Amino acid sequence: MNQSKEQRILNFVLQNAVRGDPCSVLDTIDQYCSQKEWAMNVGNEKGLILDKTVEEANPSVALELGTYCGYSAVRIARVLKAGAHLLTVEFNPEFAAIAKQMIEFAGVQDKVKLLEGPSEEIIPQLKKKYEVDTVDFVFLDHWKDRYTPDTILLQECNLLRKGSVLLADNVIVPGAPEFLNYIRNNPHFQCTNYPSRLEYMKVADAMEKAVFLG
Ligand SMILES: Nc1ncc2ncn(CCCCCNC(=O)c3cc(-c4ccc(F)cc4)cc(O)c3O)c2n1
Ligand SMILES: [Mg+2]
Repeated sequence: MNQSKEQRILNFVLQNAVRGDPCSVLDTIDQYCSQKEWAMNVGNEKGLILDKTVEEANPSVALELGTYCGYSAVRIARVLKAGAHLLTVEFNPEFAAIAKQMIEFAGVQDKVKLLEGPSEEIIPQLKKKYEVDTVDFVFLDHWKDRYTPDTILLQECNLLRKGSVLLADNVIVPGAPEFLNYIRNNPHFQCTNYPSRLEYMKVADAMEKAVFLG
Protein backbone atom coordinates (compact mmCIF):
# COMPACT_ATOMS: atom_id res chain seq x y z
CA MET A 1 0.00 0.00 0.00
CA ASN A 2 1.81 3.15 -1.05
CA GLN A 3 2.45 5.82 1.58
CA SER A 4 0.40 8.97 2.04
CA LYS A 5 1.98 12.43 1.66
CA GLU A 6 1.51 12.94 5.41
CA GLN A 7 3.39 9.70 6.15
CA ARG A 8 6.21 10.86 3.83
CA ILE A 9 6.41 14.17 5.73
CA LEU A 10 6.58 12.35 9.07
CA ASN A 11 9.25 9.93 7.80
CA PHE A 12 11.34 12.84 6.49
CA VAL A 13 11.16 14.44 9.97
CA LEU A 14 12.01 11.18 11.77
CA GLN A 15 15.05 10.78 9.54
CA ASN A 16 16.26 14.39 9.32
CA ALA A 17 15.13 16.41 12.35
CA VAL A 18 16.61 16.40 15.87
CA ARG A 19 14.45 14.44 18.36
CA GLY A 20 13.25 16.71 21.19
CA ASP A 21 14.00 19.89 19.23
CA PRO A 22 10.71 21.53 18.12
CA CYS A 23 12.45 24.16 15.95
CA SER A 24 14.29 21.49 13.97
CA VAL A 25 11.00 19.65 13.43
CA LEU A 26 9.35 22.84 12.10
CA ASP A 27 12.33 23.68 9.86
CA THR A 28 12.43 20.11 8.50
CA ILE A 29 8.69 20.10 7.66
CA ASP A 30 9.06 23.51 5.97
CA GLN A 31 12.09 22.25 4.00
CA TYR A 32 10.19 19.17 2.78
CA CYS A 33 6.97 21.02 1.94
CA SER A 34 8.71 23.86 0.10
CA GLN A 35 11.09 21.62 -1.87
CA LYS A 36 9.29 18.30 -2.34
CA GLU A 37 5.52 18.23 -1.69
CA TRP A 38 3.24 21.15 -0.79
CA ALA A 39 1.13 20.55 2.31
CA MET A 40 -1.32 22.71 4.28
CA ASN A 41 0.86 23.46 7.31
CA VAL A 42 0.60 27.07 8.46
CA GLY A 43 4.25 27.44 7.40
CA ASN A 44 7.01 29.76 8.57
CA GLU A 45 5.71 33.14 7.39
CA LYS A 46 2.21 32.87 8.91
CA GLY A 47 3.91 30.83 11.66
CA LEU A 48 5.74 33.95 12.83
CA ILE A 49 2.37 35.75 13.16
CA LEU A 50 1.07 32.74 15.10
CA ASP A 51 4.15 32.82 17.39
CA LYS A 52 3.73 36.53 18.18
CA THR A 53 -0.02 36.20 18.78
CA VAL A 54 0.46 33.24 21.16
CA GLU A 55 3.31 34.97 23.02
CA GLU A 56 1.21 38.12 23.43
CA ALA A 57 -1.83 36.11 24.64
CA ASN A 58 0.43 34.02 26.92
CA PRO A 59 -2.36 31.42 27.33
CA SER A 60 -2.71 28.85 30.13
CA VAL A 61 -5.21 26.91 27.97
CA ALA A 62 -4.94 27.01 24.16
CA LEU A 63 -7.25 25.26 21.68
CA GLU A 64 -6.44 24.36 18.06
CA LEU A 65 -9.10 23.25 15.57
CA GLY A 66 -7.54 21.19 12.76
CA THR A 67 -4.27 19.50 13.81
CA TYR A 68 -3.30 17.97 10.43
CA CYS A 69 0.33 16.76 10.81
CA GLY A 70 0.92 18.64 14.05
CA TYR A 71 3.07 21.48 12.64
CA SER A 72 1.12 24.28 14.35
CA ALA A 73 0.60 22.19 17.50
CA VAL A 74 4.41 21.92 17.82
CA ARG A 75 4.70 25.62 16.90
CA ILE A 76 2.24 26.69 19.62
CA ALA A 77 3.40 24.23 22.30
CA ARG A 78 7.04 25.34 21.98
CA VAL A 79 6.14 28.90 23.11
CA LEU A 80 3.69 27.99 25.93
CA LYS A 81 4.70 28.93 29.50
CA ALA A 82 5.37 26.23 32.11
CA GLY A 83 2.14 24.51 33.14
CA ALA A 84 0.19 25.74 30.12
CA HIS A 85 -1.29 23.28 27.66
CA LEU A 86 -2.72 22.98 24.15
CA LEU A 87 -5.82 20.96 23.23
CA THR A 88 -5.76 20.17 19.52
CA VAL A 89 -8.72 18.70 17.60
CA GLU A 90 -8.43 16.48 14.51
CA PHE A 91 -11.17 14.28 13.06
CA ASN A 92 -9.12 12.42 10.44
CA PRO A 93 -7.69 9.35 12.26
CA GLU A 94 -4.76 9.00 9.83
CA PHE A 95 -3.73 12.65 10.33
CA ALA A 96 -4.23 12.29 14.11
CA ALA A 97 -1.87 9.30 14.19
CA ILE A 98 0.76 11.22 12.18
CA ALA A 99 0.39 14.31 14.40
CA LYS A 100 0.72 12.25 17.59
CA GLN A 101 4.09 10.91 16.40
CA MET A 102 5.19 14.38 15.24
CA ILE A 103 4.32 15.94 18.61
CA GLU A 104 6.13 13.16 20.52
CA PHE A 105 9.24 13.37 18.30
CA ALA A 106 9.36 17.15 18.91
CA GLY A 107 9.24 16.46 22.67
CA VAL A 108 6.20 18.65 23.42
CA GLN A 109 3.78 15.81 24.23
CA ASP A 110 3.50 16.89 27.89
CA LYS A 111 2.00 20.21 26.75
CA VAL A 112 -0.34 18.85 24.07
CA LYS A 113 -3.54 16.82 24.28
CA LEU A 114 -4.75 15.57 20.88
CA LEU A 115 -8.54 15.08 20.76
CA GLU A 116 -9.87 12.96 17.87
CA GLY A 117 -13.25 13.96 16.48
CA PRO A 118 -15.12 16.79 14.80
CA SER A 119 -14.92 20.20 16.48
CA GLU A 120 -18.69 20.42 16.71
CA GLU A 121 -18.70 17.32 18.93
CA ILE A 122 -15.54 18.08 20.94
CA ILE A 123 -16.23 21.73 21.83
CA PRO A 124 -19.39 20.93 23.86
CA GLN A 125 -17.38 18.30 25.78
CA LEU A 126 -14.47 20.56 26.78
CA LYS A 127 -15.87 21.71 30.14
CA LYS A 128 -17.15 18.44 31.56
CA LYS A 129 -15.05 15.77 29.84
CA TYR A 130 -11.76 17.70 29.46
CA GLU A 131 -12.05 19.87 32.61
CA VAL A 132 -11.64 23.16 30.76
CA ASP A 133 -12.97 26.34 32.38
CA THR A 134 -12.30 28.88 29.60
CA VAL A 135 -9.83 28.94 26.70
CA ASP A 136 -7.37 31.84 26.46
CA PHE A 137 -6.34 31.29 22.83
CA VAL A 138 -7.98 29.51 19.86
CA PHE A 139 -6.27 28.77 16.51
CA LEU A 140 -8.87 28.11 13.79
CA ASP A 141 -7.37 26.07 10.95
CA HIS A 142 -10.03 23.47 10.14
CA TRP A 143 -12.92 23.52 7.62
CA LYS A 144 -13.23 27.18 6.65
CA ASP A 145 -17.06 27.01 6.79
CA ARG A 146 -16.81 25.80 10.41
CA TYR A 147 -15.02 28.95 11.64
CA THR A 148 -18.27 30.86 12.27
CA PRO A 149 -20.44 28.06 13.71
CA ASP A 150 -17.60 26.98 16.01
CA THR A 151 -16.98 30.57 17.17
CA ILE A 152 -20.70 30.74 18.05
CA LEU A 153 -20.50 27.32 19.71
CA LEU A 154 -17.53 28.44 21.85
CA GLN A 155 -19.61 31.40 23.08
CA GLU A 156 -22.70 29.24 23.70
CA CYS A 157 -20.56 26.82 25.76
CA ASN A 158 -19.17 29.76 27.83
CA LEU A 159 -15.64 28.80 26.83
CA LEU A 160 -14.51 32.36 26.04
CA ARG A 161 -13.62 34.99 28.65
CA LYS A 162 -12.95 38.74 28.31
CA GLY A 163 -9.63 38.88 26.43
CA SER A 164 -9.73 35.40 24.85
CA VAL A 165 -7.87 35.58 21.54
CA LEU A 166 -9.02 33.85 18.35
CA LEU A 167 -6.61 33.57 15.41
CA ALA A 168 -7.97 32.28 12.09
CA ASP A 169 -5.76 30.94 9.28
CA ASN A 170 -6.57 31.22 5.54
CA VAL A 171 -9.04 34.08 5.55
CA ILE A 172 -7.98 34.85 1.94
CA VAL A 173 -7.01 31.40 0.57
CA PRO A 174 -9.00 29.13 0.62
CA GLY A 175 -10.90 32.01 2.25
CA ALA A 176 -13.43 32.40 5.04
CA PRO A 177 -15.58 35.33 3.78
CA GLU A 178 -18.61 34.47 5.87
CA PHE A 179 -16.42 34.31 9.03
CA LEU A 180 -14.81 37.70 8.26
CA ASN A 181 -18.27 39.21 7.78
CA TYR A 182 -19.53 37.67 11.04
CA ILE A 183 -16.57 38.53 13.25
CA ARG A 184 -15.88 42.04 11.90
CA ASN A 185 -19.53 43.08 12.40
CA ASN A 186 -19.78 41.55 15.86
CA PRO A 187 -19.46 44.18 18.63
CA HIS A 188 -18.21 41.51 21.06
CA PHE A 189 -14.97 41.08 19.09
CA GLN A 190 -12.07 43.46 18.31
CA CYS A 191 -10.53 42.33 14.98
CA THR A 192 -7.11 42.78 13.39
CA ASN A 193 -6.07 41.51 9.93
CA TYR A 194 -2.51 40.24 9.28
CA PRO A 195 -1.70 40.03 5.56
CA SER A 196 0.79 37.31 4.69
CA ARG A 197 1.41 34.57 2.10
CA LEU A 198 -0.08 31.13 1.57
CA GLU A 199 2.32 28.55 3.01
CA TYR A 200 5.21 27.71 0.61
CA MET A 201 3.64 29.81 -2.21
CA LYS A 202 3.90 33.32 -3.67
CA VAL A 203 0.14 33.73 -3.17
CA ALA A 204 -1.46 36.28 -0.85
CA ASP A 205 -3.19 34.97 2.24
CA ALA A 206 -3.99 36.50 5.65
CA MET A 207 -4.76 35.68 9.26
CA GLU A 208 -7.50 37.40 11.29
CA LYS A 209 -7.16 37.99 15.03
CA ALA A 210 -10.33 38.53 17.06
CA VAL A 211 -10.20 39.41 20.77
CA PHE A 212 -13.39 38.57 22.71
CA LEU A 213 -14.58 41.63 24.65
CA GLY A 214 -17.03 39.74 26.90
N1 LIG B 1 -15.08 20.29 11.85
C1 LIG B 1 -13.83 19.78 11.91
N2 LIG B 1 -13.40 19.35 13.13
C2 LIG B 1 -12.16 18.85 13.25
C3 LIG B 1 -11.35 18.76 12.13
N3 LIG B 1 -10.11 18.28 11.92
C4 LIG B 1 -9.84 18.43 10.63
N4 LIG B 1 -10.89 18.96 10.01
C5 LIG B 1 -10.99 19.22 8.59
C6 LIG B 1 -9.95 20.22 8.20
C7 LIG B 1 -9.67 20.10 6.71
C8 LIG B 1 -8.46 20.90 6.34
C9 LIG B 1 -8.63 22.38 6.71
N5 LIG B 1 -7.57 23.23 6.14
C10 LIG B 1 -7.64 23.58 4.86
O1 LIG B 1 -8.56 23.22 4.16
C11 LIG B 1 -6.53 24.39 4.28
C12 LIG B 1 -6.41 24.46 2.89
C13 LIG B 1 -5.38 25.19 2.29
C14 LIG B 1 -5.26 25.24 0.81
C15 LIG B 1 -5.59 24.12 0.04
C16 LIG B 1 -5.48 24.16 -1.35
C17 LIG B 1 -5.04 25.33 -1.96
F1 LIG B 1 -4.92 25.38 -3.30
C18 LIG B 1 -4.72 26.45 -1.21
C19 LIG B 1 -4.84 26.40 0.18
C20 LIG B 1 -4.44 25.87 3.09
C21 LIG B 1 -4.56 25.81 4.48
O2 LIG B 1 -3.69 26.47 5.29
C22 LIG B 1 -5.60 25.09 5.09
O3 LIG B 1 -5.69 25.10 6.45
C23 LIG B 1 -11.87 19.21 10.91
N6 LIG B 1 -13.10 19.73 10.77
MG1 LIG C 1 -4.43 26.62 7.26
